Amino acid sequence: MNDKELLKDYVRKHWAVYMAAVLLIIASNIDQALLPLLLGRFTDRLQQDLLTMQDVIRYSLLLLAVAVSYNVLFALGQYTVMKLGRRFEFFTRDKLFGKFSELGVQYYAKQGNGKLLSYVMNDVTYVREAISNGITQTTNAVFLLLSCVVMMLASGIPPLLICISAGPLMLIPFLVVYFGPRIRDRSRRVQETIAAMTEAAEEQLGGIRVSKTFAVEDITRERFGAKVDDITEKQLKLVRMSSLFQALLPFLGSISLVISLLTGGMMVMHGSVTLGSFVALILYLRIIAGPLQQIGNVINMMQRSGASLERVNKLMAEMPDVRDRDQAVTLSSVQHIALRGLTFSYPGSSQPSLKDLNLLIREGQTLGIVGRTGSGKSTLIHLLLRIYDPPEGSVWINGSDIHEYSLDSLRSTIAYVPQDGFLFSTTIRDNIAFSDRSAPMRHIEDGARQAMIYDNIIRFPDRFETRLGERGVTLSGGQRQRTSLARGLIKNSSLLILDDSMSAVDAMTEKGILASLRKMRKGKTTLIVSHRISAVMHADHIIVLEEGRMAESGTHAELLARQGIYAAMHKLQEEGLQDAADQYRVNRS
Ligand SMILES: Nc1ncnc2c1ncn2[C@@H]1O[C@H](COP(=O)(O)OP(=O)(O)OP(=O)(O)O)[C@@H](O)[C@H]1O
Repeated sequence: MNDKELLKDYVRKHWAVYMAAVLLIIASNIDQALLPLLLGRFTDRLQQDLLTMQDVIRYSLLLLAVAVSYNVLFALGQYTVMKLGRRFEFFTRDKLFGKFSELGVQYYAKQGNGKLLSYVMNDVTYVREAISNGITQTTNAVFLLLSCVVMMLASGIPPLLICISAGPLMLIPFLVVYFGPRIRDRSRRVQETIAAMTEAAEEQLGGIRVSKTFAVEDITRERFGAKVDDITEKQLKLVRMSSLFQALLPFLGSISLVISLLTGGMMVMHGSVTLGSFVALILYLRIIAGPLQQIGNVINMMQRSGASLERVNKLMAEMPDVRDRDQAVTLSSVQHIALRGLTFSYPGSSQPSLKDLNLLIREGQTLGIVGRTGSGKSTLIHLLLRIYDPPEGSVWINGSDIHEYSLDSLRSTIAYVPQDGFLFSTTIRDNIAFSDRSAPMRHIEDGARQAMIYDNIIRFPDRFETRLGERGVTLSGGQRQRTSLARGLIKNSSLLILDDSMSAVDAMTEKGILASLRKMRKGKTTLIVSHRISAVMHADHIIVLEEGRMAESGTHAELLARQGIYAAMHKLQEEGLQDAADQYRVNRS
């Protein structure tokens, strides 16, 4: 997508309405330019003693008609343009959100949420302003200037006098060429710092609890203050430049008024110009002062919105790192999965996070994946979901390379429960029925029971209709995790992946959840990633990852018998449990 495509697309779609709006504004300008002409003629009749009472009434009515029609035409034109601007705003925000959901995690890892919000809030607003006010003011300024020049000639003002008087105005294009790019450049820098500030604000607010518990509010305030200072400095540079530009334009208008007063006054004294023409000239130059001021506004606005449009178009041109192939097919259920020599490094990382994994996960199997922190467990899951793309030919589902399937079908077929189950600021019911808002209440309750959160939910006054605060602050960590687990369970998918999804749940509750999982997942494939041996010991097969390699694999009994990493982890955790049980007994006695 090239630089101006987003706007072009929109204008192309609505060109007829734009034309109508522009014509209305042009008509209003022509109307306004009639005023000095009428007043000039009125002055001439007055000077020549030809004015009758009838003339006074006629001129008054004419002026009233001009004023009313001007306002009606201009208001209609302005309303139409403003409406188009607002629609552009919605259209662009919609497109941006579409783009956000298309882009991969890699993009989000580089861009903070605040920066992305700044596109949606600030940049789009600036472009909309340029479309609404920019079109009105440009049309207004250009056509009012043209109409005034034509009317000046029509009202009998000598062309030489017009040329001399309007001479200073000829400098305007030079000013535009000089100031335009500079204002645009400074506007872009302001936009970038605003985006950085929004990002910082988002981060500070997100981490407010951590800041408070560490009592480092002063440091965070200072850091944020530095961003604000940066904006202020850049904003001031922009204001200095655009104010100078905006002041120079009316200054040229005033010079031209002075010149017309001097030359026009002398010509009236010599009788080469009538008093009416002179009055009309002065009025025209006064009317022109308005559009001159507007031209300054418009150029400032256009440069600022140009910088924003560039940023928005650049974002729209971003290609997602993970995308569908042209001939992608739909995956409707997962039967078996095969890893063949899977080696994977994160983009920009020199060390592979997974090394030469070979594995067959049969349909209906429960696979436990354990390993120390950083051993590659989540990476493997991310590749199965294609959050990152695995190398060609390394991950196979139902005998086809994973890249053959459409992303949408792959992800909607798999039920995935991450460790940090994000909850939205809506009801518990909506959070559980996230993938299917029309799921019957019975299913939602079943999911909650299996995740062992049902008893907690029904104790809330609004039960499943309880609204959660932002990110579910009204729930404890374990309750949040179990709500997110219920969300995964009600999908009843052919492949369920639990990525350390019971880490915040106590041992007794975990036991209950695992028992209900064994019952409900019979015949269906389940992957359980965990640090805890207790979560995987009943699995049909267990693999142990160590620095990205499959260090061990087998059943719980086989792995214990091997006396390797798994057995060591088991011993450590058992000892921990034993210690805790002993402590408990001592405390009670
Ligand atoms: N987005 C990323 N970019 C670069 N390296 C990454 C990224 N995510 C993870 N890694 C690295 O890949 C390796 C495996 O990480 P992974 O998150 O898969 O481990 P894990 O076994 O799930 O750990 P944990 O149990 O702590 O969640 C680690 O060395 C980690 O630093």
